Amino acid sequence: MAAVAFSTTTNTRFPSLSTDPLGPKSGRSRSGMFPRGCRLPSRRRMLESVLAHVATRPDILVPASPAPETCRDGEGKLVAWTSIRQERWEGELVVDGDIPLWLKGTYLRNGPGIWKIGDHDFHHLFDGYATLVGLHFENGRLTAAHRQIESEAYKAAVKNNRLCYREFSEVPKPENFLAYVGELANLFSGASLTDNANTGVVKLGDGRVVCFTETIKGSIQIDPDTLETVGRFQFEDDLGGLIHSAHPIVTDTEFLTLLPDLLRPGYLVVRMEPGTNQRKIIGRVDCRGGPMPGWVHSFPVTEHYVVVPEMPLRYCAQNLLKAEPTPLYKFEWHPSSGSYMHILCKASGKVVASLEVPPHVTFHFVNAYEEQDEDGRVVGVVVDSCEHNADTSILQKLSLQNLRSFSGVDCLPDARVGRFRLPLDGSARGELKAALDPDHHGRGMDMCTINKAYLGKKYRYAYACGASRPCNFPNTLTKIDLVEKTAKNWHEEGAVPSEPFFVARPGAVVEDDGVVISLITDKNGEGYALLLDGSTFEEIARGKLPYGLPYGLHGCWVPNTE
Ligand SMILES: CC(=O)/C=C/C=C(C)/C=C/C1=C(C)CCCC1(C)C
Ligand SMILES: CC(/C=C/C=O)=C\C=C\C=O
Ligand SMILES: [Fe+2]
Repeated sequence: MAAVAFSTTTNTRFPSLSTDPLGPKSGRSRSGMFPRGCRLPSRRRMLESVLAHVATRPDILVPASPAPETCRDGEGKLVAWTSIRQERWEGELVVDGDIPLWLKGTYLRNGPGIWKIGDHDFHHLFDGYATLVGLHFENGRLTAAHRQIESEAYKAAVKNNRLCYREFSEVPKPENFLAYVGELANLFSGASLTDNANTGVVKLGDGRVVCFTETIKGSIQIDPDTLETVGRFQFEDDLGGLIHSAHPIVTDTEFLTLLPDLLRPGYLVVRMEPGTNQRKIIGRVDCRGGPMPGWVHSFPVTEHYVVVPEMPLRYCAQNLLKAEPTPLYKFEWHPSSGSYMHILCKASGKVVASLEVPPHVTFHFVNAYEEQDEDGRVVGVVVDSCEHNADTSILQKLSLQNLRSFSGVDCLPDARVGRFRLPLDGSARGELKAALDPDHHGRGMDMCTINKAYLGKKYRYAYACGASRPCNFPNTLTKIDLVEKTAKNWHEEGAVPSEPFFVARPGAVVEDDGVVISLITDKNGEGYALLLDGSTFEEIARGKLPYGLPYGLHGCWVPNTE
């Protein structure tokens, strides 16, 4: 692979995060990291002088201390689980291979990137302050950038050098009993909840780009060209609530999400039109089991239905109040409460079926579709998920201590493509089986994407992270063929790849005609952007980053409009 050419000019410190973090003397143009239609320099000039802009905050951007047993065999190998070294960077990457000329646009990826504040190391992967990464493809060239999202939680942490809001597993330490009582009151009002939008990023139908997490206040609009934080995305309706699914379903025509109702256990299914900030209720699903709704990190849709999953892994009032992380964080496992799939008609808002299904643990649904009989009547719904064999231990396996302490002994719990078959003939139960032999993907399965044109429709291919054992985290990029029930795996020893994101070739008529983008940290802690062919799953190009980036979660594609 070609050696990277990059240069970094370090602005060692910048005074304030409020406007331009580089400060007035940075000389940096505010025209954007990926100016639309910009003329990039010749390839030769690019090699000679690669653009690079950096900013560091040495007070917080120091590597989190790795677990002791992990320091021995190689510096840098834990970069995926180590706080990002500087607050922002941008530059052109030297590419080895050929980027297709049709690939024009920006891949954005969001995820936790800083897991340390003051001298406090965060506990869980999901706690980290959001870092946005952008890869801009144009004329066969690749420009990259990353930048912190300026949530109130992040800014307060920087300002006060301590945790100020409740994160996924972290709770600010109250100074005294009075402060503790105040903190609890703030929990109920939502004031103490984080707005650290570190889970995903989506392009709404109207072009606005918004980062999300599971708290509603953690919906933050960003500028896809500069990665700059525009401000909080305010829902302008009276639905209230504090939490929603981290993964809204977003198309050019709608935005759908679920609002769990913790007081009267159930879920509101809501829809927002492009160009508005107003969610409207489509319908409501009442829970069938347990004291609280099941966790809905994501949910699936078909052409006519929203499927509302009710997992036995449920929100837990007591755990929400606790200051110390519990084994299942804010959740509790209630196997006897049952697991259900509720099917709600998008047009009428009515629940047309509510089926009991086997217990399952799922963060991410892959896709869903309707099945018809020979007369075209819908007779059932198929739902595919990344399913962790109903084993909640995956949640603890994503603690930073675990991620940083891999000693060569396999410890990633098994997962599969869990296929639910939900008959619409009045049956009380649905089934759940592996869609293919999980050994084909090393019994690891998460972080899935599909060709978006097949959302809610019968489809054949899914891209995800699988496992090459032994490992403690999914470490392969895997293309699943759900018809042939086979998988193709990309793996590089010691590498940690992030979600393989599929981008279809404009005008493609074949489902897997496109490329797959992933950001990788390799065994030496270096990083690169990888492009695989969506069909053959062979590498077609890679662009080396100046340094490995922390692991990231979900991404989206913003096509060039010019
Ligand atoms: C990163 C990711 O995938 C999930 C993040 C989830 C978060 C930040 C959840 C936060 C929560 C609270 C801070 C309190 C209320 C419950 C819950 C939504 C779990
Ligand atoms: C990274 C992950 C699970 C990996 C397990 O195999 C889950 C991420 C969830 C949030 O987006
Ligand atoms: Fe997710």
